[in-house]
Amino acid sequence: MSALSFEDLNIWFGEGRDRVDAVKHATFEVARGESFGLVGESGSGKSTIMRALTGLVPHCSGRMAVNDQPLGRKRDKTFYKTVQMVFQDPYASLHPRQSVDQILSETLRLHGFRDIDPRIEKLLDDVGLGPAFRFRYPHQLSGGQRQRVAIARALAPEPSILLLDEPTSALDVSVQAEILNLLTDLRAEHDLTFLMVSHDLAVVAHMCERIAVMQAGEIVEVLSVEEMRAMTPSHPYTKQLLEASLGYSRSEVEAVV
Ligand SMILES: Nc1ncnc2c1ncn2[C@@H]1O[C@H](COP(=O)(O)OP(=O)(O)OP(=O)(O)O)[C@@H](O)[C@H]1O
Repeated sequence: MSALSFEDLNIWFGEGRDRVDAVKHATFEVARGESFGLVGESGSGKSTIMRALTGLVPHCSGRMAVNDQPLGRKRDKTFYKTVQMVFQDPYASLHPRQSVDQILSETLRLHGFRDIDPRIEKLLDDVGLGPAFRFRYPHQLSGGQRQRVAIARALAPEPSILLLDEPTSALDVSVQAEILNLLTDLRAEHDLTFLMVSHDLAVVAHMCERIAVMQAGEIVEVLSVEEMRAMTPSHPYTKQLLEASLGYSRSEVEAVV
């Protein structure tokens, strides 16, 4: 059974001469419980695939399914109960005038929960924030703490799938590993499936079991993290990407991965 499946997905923006084919014939599946990464250079179409899944692109063709249920054009509440997103910039994704308590309680109420108080306490605990953080506002939090709140909000509906769009790239290097480790722990504790976009191969290798490499809107290769570590990709672009990101030396690759 697959958590996510994409079959011959095509996504484009604009019409006629202005048309940009952002994603072409993308086909891949993410198994339940798997962590799957999308990597590739800037503009290769990674984020567009995620946006298409959440129904946020104007034109697309092909088929997408969540837990083997085909997706139509509209995303309903059931979709957001199953699939949640964590964005790159936690400051932009949290409302500046809402306290952590308001951010979490609003999401919990929206999804029909009534036992708001214990759920907020549990969510804060899950993301490693104590009860003292509950009444703080985003500007009173560090970047890493803000991303923890964004992760707590994503977990609030008890989803089974998290979409992670460059979840640590806006953070200080010193807290990136903390957040990645937190996400890894949460995946195990909550039986989550991850679809993660990153331009950083070291991050994806740390977090994912399989990786799709994108170039100019196409998936050129799907490989396992072991194949990536062994530097045995079959597509020349993947090899180029690996060498550019991690250097030529095998020991250097092992050190980073
Ligand atoms: N709203 C839009 N209107 C027109 N073109 C768009 C729009 N959104 C994305 N594109 C184009 O689609 C292509 C894919 O963009 P996308 O953001 O998916 O790339 P990406 O691989 O996620 O890049 P990055 O790592 O820089 O975020 C790019 O050529 C981009 O310019």
